[in-house]
Amino acid sequence: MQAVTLGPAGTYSHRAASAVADDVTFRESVASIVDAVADGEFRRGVVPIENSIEGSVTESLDALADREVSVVGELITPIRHALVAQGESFDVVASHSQALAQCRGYLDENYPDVSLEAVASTARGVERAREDPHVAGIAHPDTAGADLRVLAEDIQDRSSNATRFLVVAPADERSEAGGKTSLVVYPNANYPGLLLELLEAFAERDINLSRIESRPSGNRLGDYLFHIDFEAGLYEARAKEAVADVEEIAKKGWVRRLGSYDTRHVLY
Ligand SMILES: O=C(O)C(=O)C[C@]1(C(=O)O)C=C[C@@H](O)C=C1
Repeated sequence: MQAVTLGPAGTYSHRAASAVADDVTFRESVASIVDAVADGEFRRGVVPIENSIEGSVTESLDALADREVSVVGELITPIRHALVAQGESFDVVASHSQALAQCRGYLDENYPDVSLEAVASTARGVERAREDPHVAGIAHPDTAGADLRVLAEDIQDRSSNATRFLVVAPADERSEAGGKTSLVVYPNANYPGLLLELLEAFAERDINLSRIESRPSGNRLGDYLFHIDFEAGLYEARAKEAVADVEEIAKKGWVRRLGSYDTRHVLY
């Protein structure tokens, strides 16, 4: 199976994607990965969605709301960052904004004077370090190869650092089978108790919500859409009923069923 994910080679996304595909191709933004799947170029895409320290990857949430795709799997991987550079002296640390944020405490304490440069991915930051002796990267230690030094390992601010990735597929592969389901809900309405009604659709049926996240709709200030993940499959009657209630609440807007799927924990 072929999959597209965030590149260049060596990103955490690449490592996660290798668990579902033997042939991995790269793009430089998560929006372009979702686009490539929605446009039929690839049948699988792997995008980071949430990190245990830094929270949402909002670009991925927005891409899932914008394009017609399905979610067919979830991958959870531990993230253990290393600082890599040509030598011990550098003035810039380049990495993905999520990785820089996950190591904020370490950098403040050990390198208070360096400037931080957000680049498209951790592997892109390592490429910057390879090209320029004044630049260090933050990435998986294996990205250092023979020509860069690993100056420090496990520099993330919490040892339990983990990122959740979604496996994206064309809309026609949407499945009702799985222990978890993701929806995007745009109520296109704003009244007291709207959010409570949405939550009750699940609570009344004893369905556990694993996540609810609001994102601006982009239509007007204070107008939101909601990313909802819950612990039941769409094949279950209680899930079908809950989604029917949500569709009724959002009848002025829309509900996108991304599908049901299972979780896989990937170590590397
Ligand atoms: O830059 C990478 O290596 C990625 O795969 C992206 C990403 C992210 O967007 O969260 C993935 C896992 C880590 O949390 C850091 C960066």
